[in-house]
Amino acid sequence: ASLSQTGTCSSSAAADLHKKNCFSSRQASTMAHAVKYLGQEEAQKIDEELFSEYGFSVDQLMELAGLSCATAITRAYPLSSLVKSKPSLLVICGPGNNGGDGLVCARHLKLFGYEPTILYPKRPNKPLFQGLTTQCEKMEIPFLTEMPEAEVIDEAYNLVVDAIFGFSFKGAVREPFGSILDVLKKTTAPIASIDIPSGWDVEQGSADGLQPDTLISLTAPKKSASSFRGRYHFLGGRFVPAALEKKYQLSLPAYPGTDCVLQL
Ligand SMILES: NC(=O)C1=CN([C@@H]2O[C@H](COP(=O)(O)OP(=O)(O)OC[C@H]3O[C@@H](n4cnc5c(N)ncnc54)[C@H](O)[C@@H]3O)[C@@H](O)[C@H]2O)[C@@H](O)CC1
Ligand SMILES: [K+]
Repeated sequence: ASLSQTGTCSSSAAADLHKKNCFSSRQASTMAHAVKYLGQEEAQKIDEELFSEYGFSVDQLMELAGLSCATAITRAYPLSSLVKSKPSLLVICGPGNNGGDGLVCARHLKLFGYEPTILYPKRPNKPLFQGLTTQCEKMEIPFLTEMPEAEVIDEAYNLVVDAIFGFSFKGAVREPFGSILDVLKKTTAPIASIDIPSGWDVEQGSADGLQPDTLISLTAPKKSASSFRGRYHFLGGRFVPAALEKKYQLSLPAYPGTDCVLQL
């Protein structure tokens, strides 16, 4: 939360003197734990180190990341709040690990009582992604063969989960994802983006790009998250060992209890 969102400080001439009294305890704790916003290279370095130095496997962290995303979605869009008669969601998965997070997220959302449908147009030829796809198919999650029109999405789905690109996205968007993002920019259904709003420069954001309602930052927010203007910003991916957090000075806020997600 930014100071302007929570502050209602007096505009009197003596405001400066009173400023510190206007800080709420939430602001104080936010300031004490100002979480670091990562650059692209730093995010990739942390990712590599989790695998090479700390011995994690990709599927382990992807499972935790995807579970965090599904949990965040249940917080922001509880089943009871959905406007359509069916709890339908469209999950759009990209060609890398962000897309893998989307597959895991869809599977957990199904277990949580939602009805996800997946669009997965570019599937890597690797056992990890083939396995995640099979799991979803066996759980009777339908896969679309093409991107629906914006009006169809608005009519059919309560929410779009954007798992197209994460922190390795670079340069101009290549097809078929350029057309998919163009359709998403025309939809009015809320969008929940995993890690980065797809198509945004990882550090600079994008003034005319997607404007998601929810952002779920994984491990730590990336620099572009400071341009996020949606309603809900969550942190997920509760798997960072203390020594790694210290090395990169991440200043992660404390997750409450056993929660795997935290609203920033
Ligand atoms: N350490 C972490 O923080 C973890 C990260 N995970 C996820 O992994 C993501 C990063 O995954 P990856 O490094 O695989 O990368 P991404 O999933 O961000 O994207 C890489 C893919 O997108 C393609 N691509 C890049 N730029 C493109 C463009 N301009 N047009 C079209 N295609 C383009 C690449 O060819 C590649 O196939 C994170 O954002 C997060 O969602 C989690 O799965 C696990 C833990
Ligand atoms: K994304």
